[in-house]
Amino acid sequence: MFEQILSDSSLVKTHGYINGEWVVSASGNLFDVVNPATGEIIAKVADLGVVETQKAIVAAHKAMASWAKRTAKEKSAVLRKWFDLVMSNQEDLAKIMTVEQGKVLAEARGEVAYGASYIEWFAEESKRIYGDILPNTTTDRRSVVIKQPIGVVGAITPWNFPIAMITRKVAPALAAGCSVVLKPAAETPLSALALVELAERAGLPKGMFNVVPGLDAPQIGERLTSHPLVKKVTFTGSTRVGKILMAQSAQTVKRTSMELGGNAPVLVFDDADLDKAVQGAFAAKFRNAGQTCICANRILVQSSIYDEFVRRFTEKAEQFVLGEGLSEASTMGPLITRNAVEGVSTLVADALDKGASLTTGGTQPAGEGYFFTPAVIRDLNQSMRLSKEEVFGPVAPIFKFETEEEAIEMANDTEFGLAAYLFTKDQSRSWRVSEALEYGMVGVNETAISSEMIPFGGVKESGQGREGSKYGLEDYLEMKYICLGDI
Ligand SMILES: NC(=O)C1=CN([C@@H]2O[C@H](COP(=O)(O)OP(=O)(O)OC[C@H]3O[C@@H](n4cnc5c(N)ncnc54)[C@H](OP(=O)(O)O)[C@@H]3O)[C@@H](O)[C@H]2O)C=CC1
Ligand SMILES: O=C(O)CCCC(=O)O
Repeated sequence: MFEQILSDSSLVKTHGYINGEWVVSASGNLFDVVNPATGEIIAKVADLGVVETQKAIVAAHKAMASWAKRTAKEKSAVLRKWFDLVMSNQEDLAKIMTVEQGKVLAEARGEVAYGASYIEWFAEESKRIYGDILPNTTTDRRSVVIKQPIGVVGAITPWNFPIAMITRKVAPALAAGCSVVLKPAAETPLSALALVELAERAGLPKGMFNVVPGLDAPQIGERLTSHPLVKKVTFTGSTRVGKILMAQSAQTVKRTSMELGGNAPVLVFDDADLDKAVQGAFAAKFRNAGQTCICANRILVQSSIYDEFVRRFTEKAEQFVLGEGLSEASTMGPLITRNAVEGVSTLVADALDKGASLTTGGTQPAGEGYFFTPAVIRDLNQSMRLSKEEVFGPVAPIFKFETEEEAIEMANDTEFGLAAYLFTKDQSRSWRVSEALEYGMVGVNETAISSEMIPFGGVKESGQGREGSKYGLEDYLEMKYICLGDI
């Protein structure tokens, strides 16, 4: 069993966690967690459902009252301790993540630190929840605004960042005073359960953070979105599911935060530093084997530098070493499922059928793991599915453009609007293009744009709300206006 590779095997939990207790499912059912690098079953986890979700919601609601009695400083200290524990268990958490998600260890270690940074940040921000005193229309009253926790939060998270997507929801929720019922992705429950184990060790009171692993996501989601005690639903995942959750949440007018699909363009102008542009586009494309919502999805390069850009990009892509993430030699792991590999292959085949050409990669190595060799595709056009759809895999489609106007039009020609990037040395162009791009986040000569200190989120069908930064707390707070009249 893989627990043997951990320093602390008690971090591997296979039960749900409700009201401070590790629980099995009422049905007794379990589901398999599979290592995508080998196809082996690494754990069997309790398959919780509606009954357990209901219990978790009630427990979460009850727990908020005792958390509310703690001072801001006390709450902050618990979060800080959780951060310290996550970091002191970084290596074990990274290994758990690698075996269930596939990303290489170096990336997994990076994600643990990145995920922990949200806990640290919101531990600090929890001491900075301010109200306001407003001017008045008459002299016999005072108008005061206070901020209160919105209530129980239902959180649903994806498999691509099994820790960071949880901490950037749960940490601000707890900092604001809210309790959480989390449904992690079925592919990656072990990271979520290890996180909650560490939260318990940090002294988080029972009921404040509940984890409901389960295969029946639609039923669990329906319960979270319809229950009157849940006041907010926060989700990261596909636009398709985000729309379902928003529609369901509308019935009880819940607040929602949605971090949905992306289709990030990288615009490379002929006045750019070419080395920097190749390096930046490359890093943005292949992070997490291309399974990131802000991954470069369409690389748009000005015609005069197109061939040279493709040449350099291809040369770099050929250097990847595919393999099991636990091996330090591997620089790219597998995709999450065999279906994901099929989906990516289909998109590549569609482009090749319509006249594009591969400069490298695009094959499925033999074996049990879900690997796909990093592919670079050139000479694409707008009729190909790669020009519209999110790839979510290691495929770099490189498009050609002639003018700035054309590049902006191509970049905005999508229903998505999460992240976009551009490379240019022209200062006025960098402003002009940044302002014209219909995206929630724009990186200029930089693609490593994420951190706990920035507002992460999108526009259009990429979602609503922002995670991280000083703005990230607001999503978990309600504003109350109190009019104090004369006694
Ligand atoms: N913005 C982002 O970060 C992400 C975007 N995506 C995009 O979505 C595509 C599909 O990925 P996938 O993992 O299937 O994403 P999904 O949106 O299907 O899954 C994300 C989370 O939602 C849950 N879920 C699925 N269906 C429902 C439902 N009806 N009600 C409530 N919860 C639900 C999943 O549970 P379960 O795992 O049990 O199915 C998982 O926890 C990717 O190829 C990519 O394009 C995917 C992941 C992250
Ligand atoms: O939603 C995702 O795909 C994860 C975002 C990664 C990041 O925070 O940079």
